[in-house]
Parts: sequence; C-alpha cells; structure tokens
Amino acid sequence: MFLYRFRLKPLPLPLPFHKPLFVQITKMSTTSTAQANIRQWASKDGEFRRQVSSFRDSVSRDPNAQFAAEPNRYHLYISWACPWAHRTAIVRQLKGLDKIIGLSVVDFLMLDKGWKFSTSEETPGAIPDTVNNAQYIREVYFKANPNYDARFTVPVLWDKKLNTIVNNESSEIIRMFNEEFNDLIDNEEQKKLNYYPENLRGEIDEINEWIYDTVNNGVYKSGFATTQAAYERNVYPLFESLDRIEKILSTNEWLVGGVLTEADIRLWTTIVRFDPVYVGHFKCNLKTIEKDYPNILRWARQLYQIPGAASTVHMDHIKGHYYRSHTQINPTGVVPVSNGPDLSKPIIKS
Ligand SMILES: N[C@@H](CCC(=O)N[C@@H](CS)C(=O)NCC(=O)O)C(=O)O
Repeated sequence: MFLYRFRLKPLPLPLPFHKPLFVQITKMSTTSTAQANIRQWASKDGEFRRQVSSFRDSVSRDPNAQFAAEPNRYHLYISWACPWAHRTAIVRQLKGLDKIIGLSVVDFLMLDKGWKFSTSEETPGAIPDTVNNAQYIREVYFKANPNYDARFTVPVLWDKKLNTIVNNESSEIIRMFNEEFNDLIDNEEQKKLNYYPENLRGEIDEINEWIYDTVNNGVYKSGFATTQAAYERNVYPLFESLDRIEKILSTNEWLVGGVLTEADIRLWTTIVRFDPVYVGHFKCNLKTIEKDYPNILRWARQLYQIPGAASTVHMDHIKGHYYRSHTQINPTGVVPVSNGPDLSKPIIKS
C-alpha cells in the first residue's frame, strides 16, 4: 500500500536533522524501514545495538532561547514500562514539574505499530495524547518530521508552541528538568534539588558511562541477544558491574558524593525491573537483587521511599510490557506473578 506524504530533504549537517531545507512530494510505502523492523531487536550477528536518539535540542532558562522554559509549554510522552522514560518521569515528579509539564502515558503493549495510546478505562495507568490526539507515538514523530525514519521511542519531550519534538534522549531530558525550569518552581526545596551538582560532575559522568553500557543497556544486550556468544559476551560484564556497585554501596549511602544524584536515578530504574523482569525474561540470572545484593536492595528501598518516587513505579505496566510485547522471547505471553522485592519495607542497613 502506498500513500503520498511530504518528504523533507534533511540538512547536510547531522544535528538538528529534523529542520527541513526544502519540501518535495514523494510516493512512499507505509512500511518504512523503522516500521518494518519494529519488533526485530538484534542485528544479523545476534547483538542488540541501541540507536542514537535523533532530536537533541534543549529547553533553556534563557527567556530568549528557541526553547525557553515556560509553564505548560512542554509535554512529556512516556511509558511506565520503559526504564529510560522512567528516569524522566521520576525527575519530573521529584522536582515538582508535574505542575507545569503535561504527561501522556502509552499503553504497555507495544506491538507491530509501536507504542499506542489507550484510555485509562482500557488500560489503567494509561494517559491518552490530548496534545496531538495521536493514536500511536509514531504520529508524534511524523508531526515533528514527516521524513523521520528511525525508531519511535519514548521518552519524547514535545513543544506545544513550536509544535515539534525538543528531545527524545532521556539522559538529556533529565538534565533539562534538573536545571532549566528552576525559575518556575515555587517550592523552595524542589527548586534547590540538584541531581547533577557541579563539584560531582566528573564522578557522575564516569560512573554513568560504565553503568549505562554494562547495566542499563547490558540487560537489553543480554536479553535481546540471539546467539549464545552475544548473550554471554554481555551477561558476565553485567554481573561484574553489579558486584562493583554492591561494593560501592556497602560503604556509601548513594553512588556518588554521599548524595542522591542522577547516577542513582539512572541505575535505579533498571534495578526496579531487575528481579521481576530481567532475571527471567532477559536471562540475567546469575544472581538476584533480593538474595545476593543486600546493599543494592537497601539503596533501592531508600530511593523508592523518597516521597513521589513510588508513584512512578507501575509494575503492571512493567511486567505486562516485557512479557507480552516481546513475543519472540515469550511467545505464550504468560506474565510471572512476582513483583520482585518489596521496596516499601523498612530499610535495613547492613
Ligand atoms: N536512548 C533512548 C532510548 C529510549 C528507548 O529505547 N525506549 C524504548 C522503550 S524502553 C522504546 O521506546 N523502544 C521502541 C522501539 O525501539 O521501537 C533514551 O534513553 O531516551
């Protein structure tokens, strides 16, 4: 099937690639590259490689900036299931930005057309798209760039004024939320919260790097591997890193500088999913958080029990997504019963 769509010729410069130079009309298949491969995770060699995010602009506290921080100008699209989107949801919540940045939450089921919007009656916890009235997240991407031909991922930060995507990279969205909206936050405590303090930036960047590669993405590289070699290449380094983190947390309350930073937040969304999903579904089963990592467990409870954090954990979406969307890994769609360790339990310091 074919349809006619405005096809934008991108600038020769890589960024920001969504700003068109001129417009031409072309005939194109409804099955674009991204669409055809939407549920194929591993490359031909059996390795999963995460794509680089495309929209990389930034909201700024400078009132004259293209994307100036303004109340109710920006809208965040997330999935409660996704660990990357979860980072943005928790920082939005802890900084009190829920009052000035709107939220849409996709259905946890991600099938051939990608992330879909549902009503809260259809799927409790889902929040439809009242900004663009999209049925699928792909429509939001095409509205920002009709020529978009990459994966339709969450999170997405949308600008209601310029009608475009500002950014779809979680690590950058959380930095914007951390700093750029501070002038609009009334609550003094929340305004002061700083998860990327200047004096700890070097240490945070360093720990983020190996945790991203071997843990946050390590679980995916293990779970989406389609060869034994690719799986083993990734699963051992994952547990080496968890052992290293356990050691750090045996003498430190938080990962860096004795305070809660973005390094903790970025790791935490993976740890919350570890026992209930990654141990079984992604075959990351050398150890579990509950039985083998008492300090990581204590730390996970510590963050969960910060007011506002627990409201961002939706285990029905998390388990429902992985076990029912990845049908090549779990063809029956049966969802295991355990939610992992109870993070609301009192903290035991070992
Ligand atoms: N680098 C991105 C990754 C986001 C990402 O991969 N999100 C996944 C959900 S966990 C997604 O939307 N995948 C849909 C797809 O790849 O088609 C970020 O950190 O924001």
